[in-house]
Amino acid sequence: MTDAILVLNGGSSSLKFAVFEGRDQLPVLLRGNVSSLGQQPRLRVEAAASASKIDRSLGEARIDMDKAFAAVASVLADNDLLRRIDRVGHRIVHGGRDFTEATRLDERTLKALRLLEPMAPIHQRINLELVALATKLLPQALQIGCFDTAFHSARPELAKIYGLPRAMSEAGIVSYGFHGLSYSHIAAKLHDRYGTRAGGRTIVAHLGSGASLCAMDAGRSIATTMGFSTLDGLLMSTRCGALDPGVILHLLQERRLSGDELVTILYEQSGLLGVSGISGDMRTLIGSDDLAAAQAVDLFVYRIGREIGSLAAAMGGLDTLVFTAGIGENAPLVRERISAAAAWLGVGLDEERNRGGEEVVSAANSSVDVLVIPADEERAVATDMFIFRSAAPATAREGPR
Ligand SMILES: Nc1ncnc2c1ncn2[C@@H]1O[C@H](COP(=O)(O)OP(=O)(O)O)[C@@H](O)[C@H]1O
Ligand SMILES: CC(=O)OP(=O)(O)O
Ligand SMILES: [Mg+2]
Repeated sequence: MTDAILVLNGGSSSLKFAVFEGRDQLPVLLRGNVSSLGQQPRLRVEAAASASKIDRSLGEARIDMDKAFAAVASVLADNDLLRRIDRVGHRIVHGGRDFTEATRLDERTLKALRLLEPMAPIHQRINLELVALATKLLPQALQIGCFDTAFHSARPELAKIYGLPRAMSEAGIVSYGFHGLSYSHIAAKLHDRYGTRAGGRTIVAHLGSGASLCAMDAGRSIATTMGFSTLDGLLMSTRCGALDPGVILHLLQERRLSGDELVTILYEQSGLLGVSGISGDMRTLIGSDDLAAAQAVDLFVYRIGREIGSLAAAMGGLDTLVFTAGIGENAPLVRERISAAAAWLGVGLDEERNRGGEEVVSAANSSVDVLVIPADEERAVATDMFIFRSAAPATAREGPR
């Protein structure tokens, strides 16, 4: 019987995976992740068809994506799922201008997607490597890509273009936005809860290793903090977030840094890690009494507070605030501090609910509903995969020059 869908979600610090039974409600057969790839990686299986859950260390040293994938492959084999899988869905971080819906991954599509690697250097190559690994493991299965950028593709033009010469916008140097699969899952959940209003004027805070905010009106993206690349907007685990472009000019012209050195600094050595000098992991920083660790957390919260103001302005107000992803779901202290920064917009948190793991964490007198909804990019991929383009779009263009 081939009736199962495997979804692979390679992030900047993890490989998440899920197997769904390929029918109506997409019941989960198995779900898990390999986390903290950069240090002390762990394999976890949360819900398995076989009885046993897994939570074990994969050693002390960093591992690459092929090792993480091998761990996933053995979990699939142990649960006798390899023969059942007939489709593999991939979260692909960058779809550029042309990949705005789920698309079958073949040689031509993969070639077009490879050209986008420079705009998502710590994701796209890994996402495409996972396509190759999955094709080798499951040669009988269709490989389908779903794109983080797609959810934002219908944003108003003004939310996309930069104040650069027009020819550059026309060449594709525009804001794309990311974490769209996470946002589309949240939009579906808000639709279940509120109907077509979907929470009205909503800000979703996807706070994981990569972090961004999305302003959604009735479930549609209208603005987001990430832009052309996955660097823009919020402070992240190891990425700098919004930066005066003059700083880049200075580093290039005065310090004579190369392009590769800049990539390493901006994507891998900045953010919480760079500011604290200790770690990019929010858990470690919250548990530390070091002043630089405290300042990194302060800057993370401060930046989010400012961006919430900006996105609320873009919508003319705020009805709903949603927290999701690793930090958003698991760090009540961070939710508390961000909510305090947004108190002027009518956000009021119920401390007990916030600490108690509830879905609704706003106080009874809060004029903004505050929710915590677990991220499920895997389900968004599985849902998107049912209608897919069978080949690369005819218009598939090179990445921006
Ligand atoms: N209990 C916790 N408290 C604070 N932060 C946490 C907690 N659990 C996880 N995190 C944060 O979540 C991050 C991972 O989030 P996740 O959404 O899984 O990221 P990614 O998809 O980019 O790998 C970790 O880097 C860690 O900082
Ligand atoms: C786009 C992005 O930053 O993804 P992640 O948070 O999974 O690293
Ligand atoms: Mg992620």
